[in-house]
Amino acid sequence: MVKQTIQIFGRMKPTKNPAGVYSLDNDELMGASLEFVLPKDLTDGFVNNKRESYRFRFKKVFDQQAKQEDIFKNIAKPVADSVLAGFNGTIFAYGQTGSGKTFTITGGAEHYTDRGIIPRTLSYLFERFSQDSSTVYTTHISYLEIYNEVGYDLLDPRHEASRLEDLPKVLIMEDTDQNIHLRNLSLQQAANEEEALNLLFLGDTNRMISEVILALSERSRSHIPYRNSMLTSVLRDSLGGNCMTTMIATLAVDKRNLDESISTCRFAQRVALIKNEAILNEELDPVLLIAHLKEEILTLKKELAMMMGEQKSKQLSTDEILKLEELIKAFLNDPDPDVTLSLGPDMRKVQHSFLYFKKKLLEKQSEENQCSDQSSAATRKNLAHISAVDMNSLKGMLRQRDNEISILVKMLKKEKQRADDAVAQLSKIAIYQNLSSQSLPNCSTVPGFGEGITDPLSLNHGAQATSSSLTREEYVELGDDVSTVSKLTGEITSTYSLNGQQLKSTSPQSRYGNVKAQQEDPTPKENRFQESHEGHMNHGGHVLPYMKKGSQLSAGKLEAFEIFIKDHEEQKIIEENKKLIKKRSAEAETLSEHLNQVRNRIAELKKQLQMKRRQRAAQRFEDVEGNYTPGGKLDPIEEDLCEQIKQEKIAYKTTIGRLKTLSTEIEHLQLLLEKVKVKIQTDFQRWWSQEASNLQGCETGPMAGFHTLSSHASPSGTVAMCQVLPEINPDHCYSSAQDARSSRSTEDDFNQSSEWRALDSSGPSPLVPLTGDQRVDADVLAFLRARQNLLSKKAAPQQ
Ligand SMILES: Nc1ncnc2c1ncn2[C@@H]1O[C@H](COP(=O)(O)OP(=O)(O)OP(=O)(O)O)[C@@H](O)[C@H]1O
Repeated sequence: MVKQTIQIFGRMKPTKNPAGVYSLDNDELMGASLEFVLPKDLTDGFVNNKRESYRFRFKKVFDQQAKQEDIFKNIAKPVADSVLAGFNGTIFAYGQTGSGKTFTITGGAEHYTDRGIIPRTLSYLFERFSQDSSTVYTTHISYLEIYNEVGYDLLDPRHEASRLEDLPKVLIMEDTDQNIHLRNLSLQQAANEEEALNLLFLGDTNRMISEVILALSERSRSHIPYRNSMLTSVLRDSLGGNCMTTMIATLAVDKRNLDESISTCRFAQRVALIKNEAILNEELDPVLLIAHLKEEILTLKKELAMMMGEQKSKQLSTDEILKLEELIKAFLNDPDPDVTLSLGPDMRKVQHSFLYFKKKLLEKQSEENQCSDQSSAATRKNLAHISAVDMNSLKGMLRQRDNEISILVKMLKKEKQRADDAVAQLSKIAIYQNLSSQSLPNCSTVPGFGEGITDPLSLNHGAQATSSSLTREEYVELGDDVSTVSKLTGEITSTYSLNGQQLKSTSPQSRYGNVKAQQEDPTPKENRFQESHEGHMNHGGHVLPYMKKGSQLSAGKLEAFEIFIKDHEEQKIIEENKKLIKKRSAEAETLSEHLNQVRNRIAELKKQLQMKRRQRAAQRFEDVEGNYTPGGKLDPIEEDLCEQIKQEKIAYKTTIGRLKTLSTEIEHLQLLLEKVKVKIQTDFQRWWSQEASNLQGCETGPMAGFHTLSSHASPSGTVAMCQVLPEINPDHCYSSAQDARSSRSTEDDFNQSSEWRALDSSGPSPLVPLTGDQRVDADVLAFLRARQNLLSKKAAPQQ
């Protein structure tokens, strides 16, 4: 059991506004001290220069310039390590709205380096899993949202398509041991980092959608209290039980937020007093446990009987004796000096073992005596025999050996000649192959990425073809699993090996709905994004990748959306990240090329080394004849080749490492792009609803006249007309039933986007028909108003 108080860290959010006065002192041993200084209130109108200071203690406080990597290393990594050691771990952030909780825990939506604690911890955990082959790890992920005391599962696949309140609610259940269980909260298995990140992304997206909803209903929200009882129940272990818990107080230090920051620090000081008792999580199979306990009871009973002097009267059976002697033999033959003989609490066995040892000892002594007698007799006999051997026959034998040696030397010479011939033959073949590959261009031997490659895997094949002289063992020796290498090269290279015409559309749903399908989709990832992102600029339903699955948008709404995204501030982030992905992909391309070259160089160096070794071996045969130089030292050329191979291997490993990092970075950037896309979409929906509700709420304003006119023009409520001025100002709309009927009079015509397009082209007074359907008309009016707002916004900077 580990007793530990909740660890408290502080993090300052960077500010461009004038910051309040604060000072920070981080001490490795003593912890950190953070002090805020506030001017005292003005009393009775007189200026008072006195100040009040507030001092707080933390384990460590990160100032404004702290990087996400520092936060991970100092705060999250120790918790992840204790989780790997078998303890429960929790990290939570606390602070006022906008102080950086999401940024710290999940990360920023703009840059790869802004990844927060969750993606970094997932990456770290999966890396550690891969390094430990002795243990089987399984990872399950849940994502719970608590709103108004009700829990919702953010990984529920229906989330995106349903309203929050229609989703199954997560219920808190408590068992007899007072353990908390969450019913209806799904546990999703993640086999690797990519799957885990996709789940995180799905949860984030669902949270974003249900949030940009909550903001509408709760406009004055500024502080979310922690007294929320469902949250405290869920975090019960973390806030006072079996867990290693860490809290990050996020602090906004601009002057106007100092009061809130001081409150946050006060909360942190209270939390720092809570002591947890973390217990190592170990679970034993109950059946095994029972068997183990029964065995223990039996042994204890026997030991007790032995201690009490209760002797067993029955003699050991022959079978028991045989088994016991086998045990003793194994004990005696075991070379481990520390091995013990376990006989159990049975005095008969102990006595028999001692008798056995005595017998063996006596046997050994008599054997030794016999041996010493025999060996002295044999020595005497040999000497007599040697002196009697005929010297001539010994000389004959010596001559025979000499002949044998010279025959062998001749044979070796022949072998050497053959080896030389084979080397010469190989060189000829290599030269011939070189010549033929130059005259017959073959894309599979080109290690780079190029226009000639049309098969998405051709580069991969190419890499294998050019490096065919490296065996699988050699790959392993290089420190990389072959499949990892080919997966990496295949993944990155395929981005560039297809041309645009082969693009496939990938809906966001399929991206996170089916990871396997995504992995098998040969469509280049970057292109997948480009298509889904750039497609929205065109008419004819291409905006759809931006919109929710199943959304039916009117042509007008589509057009409004098109204008909306052009001006959206996140558009810049999209462009920047796209550029970055391109840059990283280009870097990956260069690195893959480099990797292929290194592989080829290693193969070539190995060939040279082998050749050199063969030559040296042959050289030795000659030396046997007369000038043999002892010692198996490497010659300088071999040494040089070995050194070169070593250096190339280092380069190979470094390149592979960088490629892996790039692959993760590109994947992450693509997720960021998807996130921004969802944000734009939800922003638009909110803005659109806002505009619609503004218009509906304007019954007494200028729009009221508009409605009155419409209903007057169409008593039946089915067709109404309104003429729109070229500036498209709905406030200036008027309607004429006569005009309307003479130009267009059916709802079908209304739905044709060409008419909407006419609005845009500022043609002279195009007609906008209303449908009589209240909801649709509200959309129409919202569109007109929204469009007008957008156009006036656009026009403003030019004025
Ligand atoms: N350390 C930081 N570095 C750079 N930007 C930051 C940092 N912390 C926060 N931000 C930015 O400040 C803004 C608000 O941060 P964030 O959304 O994380 O606040 P929050 O505490 O989660 O707010 P809320 O309680 O309203 O959800 C975001 O745009 C975020 O990117």
